[in-house]
Amino acid sequence: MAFAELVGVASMAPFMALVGDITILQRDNLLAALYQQSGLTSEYDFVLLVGIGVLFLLIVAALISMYTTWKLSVFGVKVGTEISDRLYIHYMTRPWLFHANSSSAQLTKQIANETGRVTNQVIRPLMNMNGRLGLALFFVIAIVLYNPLVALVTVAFVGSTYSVLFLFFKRRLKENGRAISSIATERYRLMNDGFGGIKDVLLLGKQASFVESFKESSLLFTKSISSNLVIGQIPRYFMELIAFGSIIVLILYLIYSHDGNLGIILPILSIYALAGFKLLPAFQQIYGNVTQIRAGIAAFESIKEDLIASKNYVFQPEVYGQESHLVMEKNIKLHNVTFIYPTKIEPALKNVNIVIPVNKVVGLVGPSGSGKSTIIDIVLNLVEPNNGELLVDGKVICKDNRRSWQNNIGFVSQSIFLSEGSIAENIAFGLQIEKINKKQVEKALRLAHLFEFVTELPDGIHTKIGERGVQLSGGQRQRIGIARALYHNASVLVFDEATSALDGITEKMIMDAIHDFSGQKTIIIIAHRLKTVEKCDNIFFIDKGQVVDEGTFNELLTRNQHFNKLAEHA
Ligand SMILES: Nc1ncnc2c1ncn2[C@@H]1O[C@H](COP(=O)(O)OP(=O)(O)OP(=O)(O)O)[C@@H](O)[C@H]1O
Repeated sequence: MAFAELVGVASMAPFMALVGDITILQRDNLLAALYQQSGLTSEYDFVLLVGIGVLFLLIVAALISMYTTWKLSVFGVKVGTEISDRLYIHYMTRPWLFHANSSSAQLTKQIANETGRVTNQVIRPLMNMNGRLGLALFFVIAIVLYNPLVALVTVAFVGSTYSVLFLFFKRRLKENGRAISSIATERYRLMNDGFGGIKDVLLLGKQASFVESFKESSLLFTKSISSNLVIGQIPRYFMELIAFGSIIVLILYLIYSHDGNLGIILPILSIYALAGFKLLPAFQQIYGNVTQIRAGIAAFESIKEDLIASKNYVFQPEVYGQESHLVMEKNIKLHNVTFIYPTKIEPALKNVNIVIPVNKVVGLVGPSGSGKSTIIDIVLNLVEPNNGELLVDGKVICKDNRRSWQNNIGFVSQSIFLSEGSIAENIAFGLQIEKINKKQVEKALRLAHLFEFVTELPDGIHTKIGERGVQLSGGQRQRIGIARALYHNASVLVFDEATSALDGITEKMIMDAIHDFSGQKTIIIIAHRLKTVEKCDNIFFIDKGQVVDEGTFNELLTRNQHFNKLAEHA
């Protein structure tokens, strides 16, 4: 591109020389030789021909510039989207503990905001800057060859002016960049919290405080962004002024030194003017790009670690989409399991030993915070024990067989996540619409005692349920979660406080449905209401991260005082 533009500009010189003094065609030079060769009889026709030639070269140079700019832009955007793909894959494949300890607003910001900033403020300016540097270098070399003194003075003056400006604003640019990153985090948090907790916001009348915080962040945003824009743009006008001043000085100098001979002055002037016309914007763009990069580098820094971490990772959809099932024949065993959350000092589980025989119904009970959900996370292999192991039929569950073990499990948590899609999409969660088995959905709905409710809806299983299922009652949401666990025909069903949002009658119906599977599926139930686990084959009583007792409901009731107390208050 630089070369093409240089040729375009340089070709103006002979044309201007001809226009200034057509008699050069009578002398001994390259143009005269070309004129002789052309066979033209009129010198003016030759000027016209040279004019057309120059125009053609300029068009070619412009086309090459357009093509290069287009390719550079596409490349920049491609790199940007690849970065966002990589980050999305990186976050989506992180283990449960990573997500339990990070904020979704922050992750969304990293992908939606910072990647865009890195694309527009680092990658694209970087490529543009390289192109412009190449162009400037070509032009400077050309002018050095033409007149070293002019080249030296110009480069020294323009270069040092921009360098001084950059050094002066360097810190400010970086600080602004950092501020933009942290304000973006705050804005994503305000949007997430505001929209996510809208019911509480409305009820508590906290709109004003949210709006105020948002407006405050907007103000800071405007300040930082506009400050960077101004720093990037201001020198342009100053430099343009200098350039025009230089041209006027040059014209006067040339007129005096060549006695007003336009024939000599015009080509020199046109070369300098055109070179300046190309060089000055190039310098300005280089400066603008450097300031942009300086400000955008904060965005890059905030995603740098995640990008490095994802560097050599090749996403293999087949690993995650594996459909193999680890069929359990004997039991699930937690053997001497100790687990400490990375942010805690005290272990959440201490030397836990549990055996869950195949096709039995077991319950986990115990006070709040005793470690029941953590035990379930170990069984689901969402977290790995620090000590001890999870065994299925004596086989240790690890990275290699995790997928096929998890394929076997249907899990209903205390708070079901529902997406904005239809009932069918929520039951066959994560499946593309065309892959959803309608019969299976209906079967799951029947088992979860939702079938009648759904058939009465205008669009049946295709009815949309609103973001996070706001158009459903708490109990209906919970039953969608239960239907989801049943959809995949899992042989192990885990219910973590799954029926706590249901009324007594519905809970009984669902518990009866769950117990209908006894003898056919392995079922693990966590419940606060001890009635829920009354029919379990075995109950583990958990306290302070340890299994303190186990037995049937009646055994525990007669033998364990704490259990007895829990039962009394249930
Ligand atoms: N992601 C986490 N990071 C740090 N600590 C955690 C995390 N999740 C749970 N804990 C801690 O681990 C302990 C056990 O929590 P767990 O959720 O397993 O209890 P639980 O018996 O299921 O309680 P509940 O009946 O109230 O749901 C608690 O002290 C809790 O604060």
